[in-house]
Amino acid sequence: MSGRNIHVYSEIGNLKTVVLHRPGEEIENLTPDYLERLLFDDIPFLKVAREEHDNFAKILQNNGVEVLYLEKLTAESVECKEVKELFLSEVISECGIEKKEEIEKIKEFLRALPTKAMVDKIMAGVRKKEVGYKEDFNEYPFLMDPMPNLYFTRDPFASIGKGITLNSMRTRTRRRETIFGKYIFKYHPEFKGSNVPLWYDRSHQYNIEGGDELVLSNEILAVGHSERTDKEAILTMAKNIFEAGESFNTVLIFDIPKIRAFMHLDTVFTMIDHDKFTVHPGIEGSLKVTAVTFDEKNKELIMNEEEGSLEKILSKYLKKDITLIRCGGGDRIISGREQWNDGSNTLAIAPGKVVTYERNYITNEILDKYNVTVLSMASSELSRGRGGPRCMSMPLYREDL
Ligand SMILES: NC(=O)NCCC[C@H](N)C(=O)O
Repeated sequence: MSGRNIHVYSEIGNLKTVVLHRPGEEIENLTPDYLERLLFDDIPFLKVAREEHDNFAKILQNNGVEVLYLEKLTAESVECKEVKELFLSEVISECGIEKKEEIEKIKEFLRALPTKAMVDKIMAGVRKKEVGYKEDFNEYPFLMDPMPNLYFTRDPFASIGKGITLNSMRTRTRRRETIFGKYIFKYHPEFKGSNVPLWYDRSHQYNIEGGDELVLSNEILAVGHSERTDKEAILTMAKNIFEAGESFNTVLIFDIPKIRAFMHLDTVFTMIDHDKFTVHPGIEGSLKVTAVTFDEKNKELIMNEEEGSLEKILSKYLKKDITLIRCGGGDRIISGREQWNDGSNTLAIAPGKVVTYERNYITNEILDKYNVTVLSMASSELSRGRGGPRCMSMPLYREDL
């Protein structure tokens, strides 16, 4: 097992390797009192969510994609005793436990578990009663909060070119998720020798999340300035990528409405073929796009506000005619409903071949009419977390176009 490289120079090139997280016990630790803070709208039925997720993995595998699991990669990364101690200290210190006695208790409890079970437990959350404290019904029950958003592997780290952004998440509830990525790329036997460059680090002040990061071609990136991603973070990331001499020469900043329904750019805009994109009509009217390029000589970023329609801007940068396919056909009710259930959040596994949620049947029929191959999956439970097939997958390797 040695030397895995990251290689992502498009959104649509044949997908070869992807990271998923199979929903775990963290989902069973959701209750109505904490839904909003934990960024869920309802409580998925874990058994069915897992069946849906296993079916997602099967669709990918049947189409030649190697599926790696975040939980397994993490366990393999922290197997050695010293790394495990570092990892434990970091996840515990970031979950807000202050009392020394509680820190020791939880550490002891986690340390006693086999490594994979320890990782699963950290993801699921630790109740006070599990480490020997009495739990009062009216008191907050967790010493370590569950991380129910982990099955959206797209967000905590994201591949761009040969590197990743290890993200600084907007919400406290998602911040610890990025520790898994940190340990995988630093210590996993298959990655540690590859010196994967970090275009952004989790410790940085400004926020950025993977759902906002799109690789439109080996020259053009699109990044959402959204509810979750700051402009300052995009500029830092852009500078790091340009300075590293990657093939990318332009970052298009999409300024989208800062609302929960459109939390990341990929909830309203995804690429499905060389010349086709899905878009939610709700962003088109107010969309502002700024192109960021790099002045090599002065080592400075240059910013230019783009004018004209989204089709025109994309055509200019991708050097071809572009077709935008409106989620729900642009009908106010249908687009609103299907976007909420991630109708615009397609995962391309090859040019013109996408995985989508079956429930967004109007958008799926429209995609079909545009000759897009649609592999649809059941999603009654998974969709309750407000993310679709793109959100649930983190590509590590795509073939070049
Ligand atoms: N890329 C994405 O849009 N990811 C979906 C994340 C959903 C999750 N409940 C969140 O609010 O962060």
